[in-house]
Amino acid sequence: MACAPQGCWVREGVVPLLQQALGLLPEDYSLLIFDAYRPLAVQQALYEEYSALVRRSHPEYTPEQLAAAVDDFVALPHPNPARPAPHATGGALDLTLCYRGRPLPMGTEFDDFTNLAQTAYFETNGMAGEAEAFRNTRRLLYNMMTAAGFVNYSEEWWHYSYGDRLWARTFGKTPIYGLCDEKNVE
Ligand SMILES: C[C@@H](N)C(=O)N[C@H](C)C(=O)O
Ligand SMILES: [Zn+2]
Repeated sequence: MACAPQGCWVREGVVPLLQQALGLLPEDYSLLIFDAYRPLAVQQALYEEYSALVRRSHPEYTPEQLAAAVDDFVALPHPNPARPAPHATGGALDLTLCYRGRPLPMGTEFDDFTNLAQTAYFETNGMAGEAEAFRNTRRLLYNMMTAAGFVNYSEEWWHYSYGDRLWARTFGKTPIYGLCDEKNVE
C-alpha cells in the first residue's frame, strides 16, 4: 500500500514485552511480524477496501450491518483521537509463529476474515489431525504473548496489543497509548 511505512514500527514500551515473549518460546521457534503501526491513512484505505468487498458480497446489508461486519476484522479509523484504531496507536501487532524460520500453519492465512480466524476456533471445531495442530500452535502463540503482557483480539488469532483500549478494558486500566503522532515515527 502506497501510504504504508517501510518496516514494522511499535511503541518503545512494546519492545521489551516482545523480547520477553521471544524468550518464552521453545528452541527453534521465532516470530514473524506481518504488521504493526499503521498511520490513519493506511487504516482508512484498509477499511474502505474491505467495506467494498463486504458490500459486493452482501448488497442487502444496511449501513449499520455493513459497519458491524467490517468492524469485526478491520477497525474503524475513528476521527476521535481518544478512540484510535488499535494499530494507529503503535501498540498493536499482527504476527505468527515460525519453526526453524518457516511460518507454521495456523488453520487460516493471515487476514483470512472468516470465523476460522477466531483464536479459539479450533478449541471446539475438530479435535483430530491438522485441527489439533492448529489449536496447539495458536495456544502456544497465545500463551507466550499473554504471559508477556499482551492481549489478543478474539476474532483474529494473529492480532495482539499492549497499551491500547482493548488492553485497558481487559485489565480495567486506562489506555497507555493514544493516536501515534506520525512525526514521531522513526
Ligand atoms: C486488518 C487486520 N489485520 C487487523 O489488524 N484487524 C484489526 C481489527 C484492526 O484493524 O485493528
Ligand atoms: Zn491487527
